[in-house]
Amino acid sequence: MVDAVENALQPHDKEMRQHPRKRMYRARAHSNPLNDSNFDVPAHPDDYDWSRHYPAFFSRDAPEGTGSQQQEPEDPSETGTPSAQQQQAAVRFADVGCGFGGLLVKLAPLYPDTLMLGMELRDKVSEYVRERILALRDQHSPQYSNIACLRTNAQKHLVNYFRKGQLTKLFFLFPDPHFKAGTHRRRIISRAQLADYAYLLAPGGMLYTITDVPELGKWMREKSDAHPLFQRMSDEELATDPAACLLDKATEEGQKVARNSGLTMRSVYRRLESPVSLRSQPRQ
Ligand SMILES: C[S@@+](CC[C@H](N)C(=O)[O-])C[C@H]1O[C@@H](n2cnc3c(N)ncnc32)[C@H](O)[C@@H]1O
Repeated sequence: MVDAVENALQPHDKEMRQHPRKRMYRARAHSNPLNDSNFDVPAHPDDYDWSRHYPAFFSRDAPEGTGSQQQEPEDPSETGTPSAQQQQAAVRFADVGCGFGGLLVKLAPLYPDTLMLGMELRDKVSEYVRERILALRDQHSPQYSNIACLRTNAQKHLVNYFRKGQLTKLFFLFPDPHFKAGTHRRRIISRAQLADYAYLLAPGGMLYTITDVPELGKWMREKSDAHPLFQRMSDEELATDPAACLLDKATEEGQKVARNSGLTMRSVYRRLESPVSLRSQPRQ
């Protein structure tokens, strides 16, 4: 009798979480990133509890290979610095405007020990991604424990979530084009935003952009080329970068463009150690 009950509780008999259906998560095509929506954001990155997004990475008895941390967490309020746990299990990749999460799902098995976060403005879409990830974790455990999705306005709140130099990859895949001149302020790549991205990326970190809108591609390249802390990478350099090779087809938007044989423009930048102008100046 006990055996029968125990058997009934075995994971193989547990009902698997099903993949969500997109049509159940219909969302408005666009949201205005400059709206004053009230997002509950941490005042400081160290105030945020990441364990609810990546439980496998923060649990002491998690299996090997999930990047779980074994150290006793320190209290940052006592030390004034991030704990060893926070340092090591920090998010390193951020996919800004992740849409339905295709990039995260492709990257997860390629970098199994790296925490990655999708940031999405639309509530239904971010809910879909969260359900998608939970279903993948259920069906392919312990894979996909390194990806998560957060609903937030990344244009306003990135610095609430990440510390200086914390990120090693920042993705902007098929961002909303905001065609009219009056709405260019809403574009996610701009001079002001690039200053934030340079702050959050570690030296040597990478910023990835791709679009099928020629005007936006030109705009993103102009703004990024002009930034003294970013250097555009050549196609030869990118040929060996697995993430760069995923940009055009990993996401739902990219697949749509590919189905329609649309052209894309990819621009990828390395975050430099020091600004270009300073590097070229002779030492005093
Ligand atoms: C055209 S879709 C591309 C989605 C995805 N990157 C892809 O390639 O399939 C742009 C996405 O960015 C999201 N987005 C726009 N502004 C945002 C912001 N400020 N913060 C977070 N997400 C944003 C939109 O809701 C939308 O899902």
